[in-house]
Amino acid sequence: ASITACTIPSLSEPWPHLHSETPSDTCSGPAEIYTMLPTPKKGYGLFATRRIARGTTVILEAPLVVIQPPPLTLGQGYEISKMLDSLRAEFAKLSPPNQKRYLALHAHVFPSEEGKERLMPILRSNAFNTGTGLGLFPIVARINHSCRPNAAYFWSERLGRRVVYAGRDIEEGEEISISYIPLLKTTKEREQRLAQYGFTCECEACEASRGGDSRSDDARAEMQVMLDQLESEVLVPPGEGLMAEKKEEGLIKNSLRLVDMVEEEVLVDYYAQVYKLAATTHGRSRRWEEGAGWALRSLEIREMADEHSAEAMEMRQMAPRFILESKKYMGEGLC
Ligand SMILES: C[S@@+](CC[C@H](N)C(=O)[O-])C[C@H]1O[C@@H](n2cnc3c(N)ncnc32)[C@H](O)[C@@H]1O
Repeated sequence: ASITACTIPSLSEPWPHLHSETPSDTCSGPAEIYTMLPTPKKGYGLFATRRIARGTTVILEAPLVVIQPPPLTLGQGYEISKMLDSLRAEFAKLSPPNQKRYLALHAHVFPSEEGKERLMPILRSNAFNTGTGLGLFPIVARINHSCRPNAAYFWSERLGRRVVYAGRDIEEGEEISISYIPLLKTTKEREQRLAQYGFTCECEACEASRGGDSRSDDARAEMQVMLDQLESEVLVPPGEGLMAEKKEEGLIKNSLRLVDMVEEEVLVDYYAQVYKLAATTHGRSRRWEEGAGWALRSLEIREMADEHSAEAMEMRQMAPRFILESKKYMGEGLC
């Protein structure tokens, strides 16, 4: 059945977070490209009401609440009591309808928190970073997790908004998913990270691994090693001579392999980063044209998130610089 186009209803109306209950006001808003629907196992989720092409901005949302976490205590994380004080203060500043919106969100409650105030469990279950702070975005908060998500997100400091965009084409009726955690981890490691949200992911990557197929896990572990290595190697200026040239060839080969692996796993969150690495490794070997191609691919992704972001600007400078170099280089060859 096709999905009725509707928006998340007037968000001043809190939706009960009862997984079996359908919100009363499901389709009162203007036509939107997503709608919120109950799912059998994940609570509510957002679903595409029409085909969403790769690169489309799905949500652009300002935070309802932002708190600045206290400094991290090494090995202990944040001091919760300090966060709770600032959270209470920010919550008190909200209008009553916005307080209702906050309280209507899902909370994964730890046993020690049963029957207690829900402010912190709600924040912990739904917050995303906002540069230096932690923010609660009531619409983005309805997107469920997948270890192979179809959407990616980005905090735009310039816009003061979280941007969710389609990392690949999303079909009508398909659930929109993002990742809550770093994805270059094995299923076991991801399970540990997701435990704080109180669920076990059943996406196809997790299920394949639980079924004994270790290809995705092996690839993700390898990608993390390659990514770390490449990121540190490109910080060192290239050397001179045959040995150095060979080393640079190795970097190019590895960056291209990393691109292939990331694309094969469809890890949309990593595309811009690995395309930039491929641009950088080619640039180091003066393979300007190919480098410019990779820079443009990275730019395309960065522009999906925010065309004016620092990351987009960086690629917008790198691509023409490489093209200019390639022209100079060709000119030199002709003389
Ligand atoms: C940020 S909320 C997402 C929206 C939420 N489903 C709701 O109804 O509001 C995070 C919570 O959604 C549920 N969730 C998210 N992704 C899930 C998944 N892949 N499988 C099962 N539950 C999931 C978990 O209860 C988690 O604590």
